[in-house]
Amino acid sequence: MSSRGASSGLVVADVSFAWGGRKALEGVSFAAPPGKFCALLGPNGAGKSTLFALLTGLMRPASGRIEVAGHDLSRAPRAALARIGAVFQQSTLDLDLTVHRNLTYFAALHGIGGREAARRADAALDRLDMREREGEKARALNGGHRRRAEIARALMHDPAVLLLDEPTVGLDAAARRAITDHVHDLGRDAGITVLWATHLVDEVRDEDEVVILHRGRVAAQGPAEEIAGPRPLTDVFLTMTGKAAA
Ligand SMILES: Nc1ncnc2c1ncn2[C@@H]1O[C@H](COP(=O)(O)OP(=O)(O)OP(=O)(O)O)[C@@H](O)[C@H]1O
Repeated sequence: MSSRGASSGLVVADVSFAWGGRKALEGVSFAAPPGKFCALLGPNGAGKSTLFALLTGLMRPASGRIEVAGHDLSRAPRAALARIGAVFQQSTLDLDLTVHRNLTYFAALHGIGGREAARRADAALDRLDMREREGEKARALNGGHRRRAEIARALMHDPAVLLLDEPTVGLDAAARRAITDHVHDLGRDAGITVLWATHLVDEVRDEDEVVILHRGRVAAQGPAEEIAGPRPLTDVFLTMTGKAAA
């Protein structure tokens, strides 16, 4: 993984940001090519959510550059944001609408309507193995299925980059595994770049790219198996982030 030269996927180059006077990100650089699952690993307060706020255009970096599918986020925000799908920590499904309607409503906000929206909803729900629940109200779904519906919704406008901020928080082990597997498949089968923020190291596979964020800086980046070396990735992560058991 290089921080230069990727003309598509996601590029974050020397990005810094402060909340008030307090630095939250300092010189963060990494790149994730198309189809790659990139795990953004960091303990609480590392800066993961701050980075997501910058990537989704909610805030602007104080310095540095963000590129989405070749579009510079500050110079061409509409083009860049049109290629981003995001799943935030807090669910934003409309609980009184059916799963299918949640998806087609979102599509309408992107100017996609009618049969095309229905076709995309069917395809997205198939991808997440959620088609049989399309007629249920979101309120009736369990936590894992709500998350899957949100991920399906985030695919409606055909994003090049999918951002997920701790998407398995609060889910049981089976639901966590199902969602982690589904999103890994999305990268591999659909060529989508995935940025998956977590502090749960067991969600990372050997072949994934990893960016370890600690106190707003990149502590390590590269293929998971290279970062881990002969040790379990958890040990390396805890050592780097100062949380190793005594
Ligand atoms: N809205 C905000 N206003 C002020 N400071 C903030 C705000 N959001 C985050 N911070 C600060 O920025 C730093 C990074 O926090 P951030 O929430 O980005 O980390 P995180 O890795 O997402 O942690 P968590 O896993 O707890 O969500 C912390 O010092 C935090 O207190």
